[in-house]
Amino acid sequence: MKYVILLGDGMADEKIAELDGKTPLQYASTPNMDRLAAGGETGMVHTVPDGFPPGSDVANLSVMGYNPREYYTGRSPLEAVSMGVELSDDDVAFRCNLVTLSEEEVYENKIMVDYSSDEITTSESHELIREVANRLGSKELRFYPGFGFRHLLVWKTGPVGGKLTPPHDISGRTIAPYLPKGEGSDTLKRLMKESNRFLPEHPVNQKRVRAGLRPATSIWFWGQGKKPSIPKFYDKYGVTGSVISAVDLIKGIGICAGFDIVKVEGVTGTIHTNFRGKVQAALEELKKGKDLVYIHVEAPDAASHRGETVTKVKAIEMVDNMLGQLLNKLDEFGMYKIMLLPDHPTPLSTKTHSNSPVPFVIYAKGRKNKSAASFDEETAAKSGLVFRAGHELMDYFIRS
Ligand SMILES: O=C(O)[C@@H](CO)OP(=O)(O)O
Repeated sequence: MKYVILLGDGMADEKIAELDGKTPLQYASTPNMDRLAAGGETGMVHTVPDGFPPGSDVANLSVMGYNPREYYTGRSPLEAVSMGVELSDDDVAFRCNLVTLSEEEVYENKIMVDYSSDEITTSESHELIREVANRLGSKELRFYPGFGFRHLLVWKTGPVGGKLTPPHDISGRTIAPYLPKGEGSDTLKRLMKESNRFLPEHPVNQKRVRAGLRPATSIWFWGQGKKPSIPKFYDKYGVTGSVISAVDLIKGIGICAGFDIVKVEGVTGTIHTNFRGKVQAALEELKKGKDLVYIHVEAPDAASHRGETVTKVKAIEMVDNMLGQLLNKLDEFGMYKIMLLPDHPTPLSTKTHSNSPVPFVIYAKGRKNKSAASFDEETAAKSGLVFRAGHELMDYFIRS
């Protein structure tokens, strides 16, 4: 038996007037998703337990079959695993975004213009993080370059308890109420403010401005936590697997779970990613003998955070196209099951995640199911099948 999970990050949404009162999933042309629903089983899954932040970290842990209540220690330490940064027991990892802030004199009065610095490229951001590390780093505070706008600070004996805010939650807002609070906040604020003194002048940023792109004018910390430890997926399910994703978070969860991580050229975490390359890599992994592939696509979420409705619809259609390519080839492997779902909703109306349940569809070759006419939030909710503990969906997918 082969297992395929195709996850469109942030794909679920709400009905919006701009799309004739439909959700992006309902509005987009998704013949392959609908074909899957017609032959498969749809339902709803709560991927974010009560009291947890509705992040991709929590939600993807659930989808992979791990209860966040037992295994969640924060987002950044999972990314550190993927980046190859070994954390010791007293290290605390912080996500360090490169963000664009507005130009007001006083730091606190600035606005969060763009949590991604206009989707800054990895090569540009590495130069900037090197500069940050040279000027602000120390033996206790180590900076590591990551992917795109996503980087890492490791603070020796740092605090885990501070209140930090994801920058994609505050697009267009004045930053003052969202600056670090509580444990360690003085140090974190000092680093953020100091970065804003030299980053805007950096040649990389000046070049971006000349090209009409937003500069990365400050660092921004959030997502802190300590070294994670989760049981191996194989020990739970007796299934080997590979993860295909652009982002370190998903790759980090995969590594912790004992999956292989497949590098695909040209993946960006945006609508410009190499969708076809991801499908080809997944099929290769199955051919090489892997039982399961977990394909994560960031593009719908990125479009939602940017409030770009047309791009979100296009991203969903690209996921549908990936699904079509997979379905055309999977018969070659004999028996298979495929599950399609988002990790969490990222409504365009708020430009950030919500903790509402998400629709899923499971198609098992050769199995007859009560079929649904389409794959979307409304139709899946009507099916009556609901997983309240999100991590139990994986048990159902593998074992039923
Ligand atoms: O990596 C991140 O910073 C965020 C936003 O892009 O990702 P996600 O919304 O998937 O948590």
